[in-house]
Amino acid sequence: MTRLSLGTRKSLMAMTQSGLVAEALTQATGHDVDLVGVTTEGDVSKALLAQMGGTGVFVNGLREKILSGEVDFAVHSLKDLPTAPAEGITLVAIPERDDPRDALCGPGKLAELPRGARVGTGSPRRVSQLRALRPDLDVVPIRGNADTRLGKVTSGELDAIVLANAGLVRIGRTESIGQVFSPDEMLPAPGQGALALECRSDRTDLLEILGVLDDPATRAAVTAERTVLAVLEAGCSAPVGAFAHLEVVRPDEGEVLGLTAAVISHDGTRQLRLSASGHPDRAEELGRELARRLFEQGAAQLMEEQ
Ligand SMILES: NCc1[nH]cc(CCC(=O)O)c1CC(=O)O
Repeated sequence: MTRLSLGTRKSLMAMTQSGLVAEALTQATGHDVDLVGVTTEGDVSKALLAQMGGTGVFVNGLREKILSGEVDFAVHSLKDLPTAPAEGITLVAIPERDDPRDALCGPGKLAELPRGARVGTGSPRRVSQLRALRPDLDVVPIRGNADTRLGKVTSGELDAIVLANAGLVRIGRTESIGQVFSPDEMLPAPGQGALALECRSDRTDLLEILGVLDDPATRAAVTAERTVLAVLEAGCSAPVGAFAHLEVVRPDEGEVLGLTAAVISHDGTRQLRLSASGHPDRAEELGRELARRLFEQGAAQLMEEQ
């Protein structure tokens, strides 16, 4: 059996996600996996992180270690992975997705928060949808890892915050959840809840081994979601949500891939929300088609208004 090295950031969320994938891989293939802690520029320099507008620095740091051969592969939150492919790197597996929904962390449900309550989130997608649901709220921008953010609720600085349910489950912080939003209430980010394994494109041995963790249904869903994002040329800083899953629309037809995407104005007063469905093998076309319809109906103007 080969020993594989898995490069990971050292944050609780990253270590947990990498550990889960390592276990699943050993279970499925018998290969042992060593976690190798990597410090990326994003971990060292807050200034750089702000300047680069988010998580790209973490992803790039791990990709450098893969390309140099220092580690065999890396695990990312798919949501944080830019839609543009990286030279020499293959997205070798997308395991079965965990819960894609957003969660409100606080004393209760959103509807129970007092008028003008302070709710923290750094994501424009969540800001816009929170404002659509509760225009009276004071939405406060926040940064930092999940525990730092949750600390602001515990301390009373904020009444509630919004985080991805999957992340909260992974790090064992479900006791702080007051409500999990349905995709109708808050459309998730493209790829939310899914993990992504990357390795060097020329390592055919790894493509075969790591490929066993790929879940075709999840890959189809997130491909549709991420194609919407790519065609809209939006990044993690755009008020864009997209969610796809396999569903039975008509009992005589078997499963189809249903996709919903939305662009929401910053103040939450206007939104474009469209759905489509198609064959899972045509996930990319489905995403393209929905993005085209969103553009037709004024998505570009909605995204520009900040
Ligand atoms: N941008 C940070 C990030 N990247 C992935 C997750 C959560 C886990 C996931 O979506 O798989 C989070 C935190 C959050 O949005 O609450």
